[in-house]
Amino acid sequence: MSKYHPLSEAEAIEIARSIVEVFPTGEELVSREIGDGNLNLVFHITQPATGRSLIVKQALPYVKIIGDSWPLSLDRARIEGEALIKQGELAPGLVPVVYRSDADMALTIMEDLSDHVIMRKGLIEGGVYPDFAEHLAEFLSRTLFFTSDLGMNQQDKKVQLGRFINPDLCKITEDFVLNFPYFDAESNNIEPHLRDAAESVWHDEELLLEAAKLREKFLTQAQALLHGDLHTGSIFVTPASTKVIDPEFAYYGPIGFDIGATVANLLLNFAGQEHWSPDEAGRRDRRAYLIHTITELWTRFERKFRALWDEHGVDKRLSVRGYQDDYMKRLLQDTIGFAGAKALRRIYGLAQVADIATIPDRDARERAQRLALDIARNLIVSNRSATSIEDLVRIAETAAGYRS
Ligand SMILES: Nc1ncnc2c1ncn2[C@@H]1O[C@H](COP(=O)(O)OP(=O)(O)O)[C@@H](O)[C@H]1O
Ligand SMILES: CSC[C@H]1O[C@H](OP(=O)(O)O)[C@H](O)[C@@H]1O
Repeated sequence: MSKYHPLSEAEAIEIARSIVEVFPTGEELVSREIGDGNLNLVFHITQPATGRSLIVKQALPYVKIIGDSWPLSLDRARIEGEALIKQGELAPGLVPVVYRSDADMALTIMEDLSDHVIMRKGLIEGGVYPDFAEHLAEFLSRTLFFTSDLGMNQQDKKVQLGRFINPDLCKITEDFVLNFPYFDAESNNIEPHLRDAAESVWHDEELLLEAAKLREKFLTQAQALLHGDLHTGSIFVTPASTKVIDPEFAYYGPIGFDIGATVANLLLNFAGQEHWSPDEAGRRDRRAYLIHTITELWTRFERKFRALWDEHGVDKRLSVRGYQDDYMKRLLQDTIGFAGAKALRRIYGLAQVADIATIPDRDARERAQRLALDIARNLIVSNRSATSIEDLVRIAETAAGYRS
C-alpha cells in the first residue's frame, strides 16, 4: 500500500531532521509552507539557533490551482529529483544541491536558496543581473547538448528518454500552452477588455497554423532532456549567481522550447514595463536591458553549443558541411516560435504572470497585454523565416514603437 500523503508541517520537520549533513545538531526546527506555484507544496525548514535551513518540496496528486478534478502523477517528483541531479552533474553550481529524494512520498529535499530572489520578482522590482545570460547559456548549452544525440551515446539516450516519459506534465503544456489559448476554452481567463484580442487569435489562420506546427514539434521531437518549464519563476538569481529550480516538466523534447520559455518571460516583463517603469525614459532603458539580456543569452548559448559540438560531438555525421549551421538555424527558429507560444498563453490563459497580471491600473495592464500579444503573435507567425536573433529584437522593438 502506498505511504503517500500530503505532509503536515510537523512531518516536514521530522523528515528535515534526518538530513544530518544540514542539521547535525538537535536544536529546534521551524517550518513554513511557502509554495507559491501552481502545483506543489514547498516547506522552508529553518533552525533558528544555528541559522541552517533546507527546502522540502512535495508534489500533490492534482493541479493545485485547479483542484482534484485535474489529477497529476506523483512520478513527477522522481523526474524532478533525477533531472536536478543530472543538471547538477552537467552544469555544476547552476541548480540547488539535492540532499535526498523520495519517490514514494513525492519529495525533493534540497538546498535553501532564500539568499537569492525569484527572477520574475527581481525583474519586476527593477533588478539587474549582469551574469545571468552567461550562466543560463552555460546551463542550457551543457544540459541540452550532453543529453542529445549530438553529445551522448545514442543507445543510452534512448534508455534515458524512457526514464523521462512525463505524460501528465507534458499534457499540461500541450493543453494550457499549445491548445487552449487558440480557441474559446473554458479554462481561459480573459479579461472583458481583452476579449476582442483573444477572438482575433482564434480567427487568425496564419497564427493557428504555426501554433499547430509548434505543438506537433513539442509532441514529437525528442531532441534533448529539457527542463520543460524554464520561465523566470523557475530561476533564482543574485547579481552574481543563477540557480535553476523546478524541473518537474522535464522530458525529451525540442531544445528551442527551453530557450524560448526564458525569452518569452523576459518579453512579458518587457511588455509589463508599461507599468513598472516610472516614465518613458526609464521604460526605454529597462527594455534595452531586457533586449540585451535576450540577445546575450542566445548569442552565448549559440557560441557554447557550437563549441561543444566541435569538441564533444559523438557522431561522424556531425562534421558534414553545413549541418551545424542548419541545426543552429532551426534551434533559433524553434526558440522564436516557442517564445511566442509561451508568451501568448500567459496573457489570457489560466496561469498568468505577475509581470502583467498584477499591474493595478486597468489601462496600463491592457496596454501591456496588447503589446505582449502583438509580440507573441509576430514571433509565432515569423518563426520559420528567422535567420538571426535580430529578427526577434525587431519584432519586440517595433511592437513597442521604437522602430517603424
Ligand atoms: N530551493 C529553494 N530554495 C528556496 N525557496 C524555494 C526553493 N524551491 C522553491 N522555493 C520557493 O517555492 C516556490 C515554489 O517552488 P517551485 O519549485 O517553483 O514550485 P511549483 O512547482 O509548485 O511551481 C518558489 O517560487 C520559491 O519561492
Ligand atoms: C495548469 S498548470 C499551469 C502552469 O503551472 C506551471 O508553472 P509552475 O509550476 O512553475 O507554477 C506550468 O508553467 C504550467 O503550465
